[in-house]
Amino acid sequence: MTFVMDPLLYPAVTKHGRQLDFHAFSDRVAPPTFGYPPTRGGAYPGLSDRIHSTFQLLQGESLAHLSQGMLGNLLAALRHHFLCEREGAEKPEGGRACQEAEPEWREAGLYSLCERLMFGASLRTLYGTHTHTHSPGALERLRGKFSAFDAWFPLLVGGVPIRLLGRTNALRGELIGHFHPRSVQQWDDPSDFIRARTQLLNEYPLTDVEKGAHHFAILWASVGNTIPAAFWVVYHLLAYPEAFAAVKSEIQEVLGIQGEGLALDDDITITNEELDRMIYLESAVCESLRLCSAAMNVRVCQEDFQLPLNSQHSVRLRKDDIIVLYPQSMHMDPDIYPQPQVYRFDRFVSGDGRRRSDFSKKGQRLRYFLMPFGSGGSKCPGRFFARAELKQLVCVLLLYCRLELAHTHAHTHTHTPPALDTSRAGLGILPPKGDVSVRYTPIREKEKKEERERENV
Ligand code: HEM
Repeated sequence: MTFVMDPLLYPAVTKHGRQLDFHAFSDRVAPPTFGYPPTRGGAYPGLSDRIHSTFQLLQGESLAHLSQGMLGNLLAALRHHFLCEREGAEKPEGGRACQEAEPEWREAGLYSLCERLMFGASLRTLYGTHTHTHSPGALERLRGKFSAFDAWFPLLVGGVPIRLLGRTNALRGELIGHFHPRSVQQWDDPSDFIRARTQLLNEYPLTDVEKGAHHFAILWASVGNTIPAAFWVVYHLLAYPEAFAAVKSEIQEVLGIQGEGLALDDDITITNEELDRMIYLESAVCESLRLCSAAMNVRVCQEDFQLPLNSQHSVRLRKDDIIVLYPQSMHMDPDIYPQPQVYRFDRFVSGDGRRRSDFSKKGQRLRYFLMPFGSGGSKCPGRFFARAELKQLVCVLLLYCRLELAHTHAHTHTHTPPALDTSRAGLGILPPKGDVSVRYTPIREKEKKEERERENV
């Protein structure tokens, strides 16, 4: 493997997507990881390209529909969490109305809160709803299996045979089973993206298990990175009060919301245009992604050729050479980002209050300066949706909840950040090594309760 370390040379690699191919690599790694046959080669003519063309349905016009669904599902998940779920209490299944529990301050791990909200909301938004298979209890069990599988993911991607990884094979089988075509066809209102993929898979001689495995791979792609990213975005806002205040006031200003926030039964709409106008929120998301992303961009050389690096230099590559970009080293480069270890929520805002994109190295402006979503041919097709989801989660949490870190240092009100779990380096967003406790309560319900208490005195 050859790592290209100078970010000024990244464009030379991404420009040569034909010779330096990403899918030659991903088609070697993804199929044994998720359990479907390789999509390239003679067995399934055109499948790989046609899968690629479905990625358009995560962008453009389809994105507005996806985002609208995601916001509704996030809000539903938050309401359900406050009104129906108590630690240790029995979770009601779909179809039965849940008992309204008196909202109160709760303490929980921020990672598990983000996971709970994002997993269910993403699954429902992409795949649709079903009273039985997507009931809260069923989702909870699915989420448990997903995180158990995900814990083994680095070894699986690293090529360790699945039969050597304990219960992973059985877990994967159960997860794939959730997406059996018989189940999938019962789900209401799936996204255009999943509908198109289902139709496409039906055109090829794949077994039901293989079709389920393709769907399961998309579930992993859609939440495997988004959940840890959500944790870091929210964690940083809570750990830096100045960032929290600036982002919250921007959200309220753009959405025209007065006072401390909204009541749980208030509805809300947030368009993608409104999210785009939240420059400080965008910057805070970028800054968290800068600090926690560690994806490798891998390319396999398809033929012997001379790769031009700049006007003076080129390098000779051989067929099957592997070239890697590792943007984390760029994200942590002090020449590009002064004091790179420090979280600065407004790093990506320019002096005149617009998005900042003029980052340089050695005095030369960089074409690529932030690459959590990959590059060129391997750029994440879900990146617009992912950014929208992260911003929506922040909007929902900040507008509907009072939320604070549970254990801050008494005198300084500061918090020691959790370490990054580097066992996943190279694979995407690094989760924290341990969870962080937060306290939270609905904003308006609490006010009402306080009002009642005052009236009773
Ligand atoms: C913060 C969240 C996310 C991050 C950081 C992220 C990052 C990435 C990266 C780095 C890749 C390239 C993988 C590689 O080079 O090996 C990728 C691929 C992919 N992502 Fe994402 N992603 C995120 C969210 C999503 C979401 C929400 C979806 C879909 C709903 C999605 C769908 C995909 C798909 C389908 C691919 C494979 C593309 C291909 O085969 O060409 N991602 N993602």
